[in-house]
Amino acid sequence: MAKGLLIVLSGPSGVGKGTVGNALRKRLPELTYSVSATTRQPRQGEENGVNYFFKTREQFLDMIEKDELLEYAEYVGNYYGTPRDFVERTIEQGNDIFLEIEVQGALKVREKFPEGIFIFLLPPSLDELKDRIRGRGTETQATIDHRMSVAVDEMNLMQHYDYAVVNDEIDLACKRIESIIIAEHCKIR
Ligand SMILES: Nc1ncnc2c1ncn2[C@@H]1O[C@H](COP(=O)(O)OP(=O)(O)OP(=O)(O)O)[C@@H](O)[C@H]1O
Ligand SMILES: Nc1nc2c(ncn2[C@@H]2O[C@H](COP(=O)(O)O)[C@@H](O)[C@H]2O)c(=O)[nH]1
Repeated sequence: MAKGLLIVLSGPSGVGKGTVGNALRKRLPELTYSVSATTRQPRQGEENGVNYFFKTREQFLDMIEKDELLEYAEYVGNYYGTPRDFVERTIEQGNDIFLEIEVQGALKVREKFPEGIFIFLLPPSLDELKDRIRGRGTETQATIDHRMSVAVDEMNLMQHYDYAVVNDEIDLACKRIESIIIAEHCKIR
């Protein structure tokens, strides 16, 4: 049986990965979506096991120790990581899996799965990026500043990706990603 595709959507905080990812879920229900573990506090409305597996720092370090994570990164004061077993099982079963993760983690996945499809989501401009993080209303000014300073470094890592998709309009960004996935399925490997 052919293996499934590993599709990674990455890019700076606030660019719209979650928004585009959610819109893709409606358009591409056949994709399997990875749920990450994190030590950050849940935001209003977020559910354990749906948005994230919320962990204490000790629980997260235990997952690292037991090699349960495909990758992990410390991002703006918290740990984030992708549970390994679920990703590997999904691919082995011939199903595509979709990861929405930050840039350092994506590059670590690339080392382990060079055959994966790595998509960098870009904002129309840095000003628009800042407006989006601020507009979401979930971060303090200090965190916004921290995330923006990380964003500038992250944009310089775009060259390590296979595709760059501008998230100017959600619908257009989804169509671009959908086209990439269709093309990758047609690729002669
Ligand atoms: N194409 C778009 N046009 C305008 N606003 C957008 C667009 N895409 C996303 N947004 C808005 O930008 C904000 C940030 O989006 P989102 O939370 O999806 O970003 P993210 O990349 O997942 O962020 P983080 O990495 O911090 O989790 C949200 O308020 C969202 O509604
Ligand atoms: N390296 C990883 N990064 C991840 C993972 N899950 C989410 N993320 C990214 O973290 C930042 C911050 O997320 P937020 O929910 O606190 O705004 C964002 O870029 C996510 O994409 C993961 O498993 N590994």
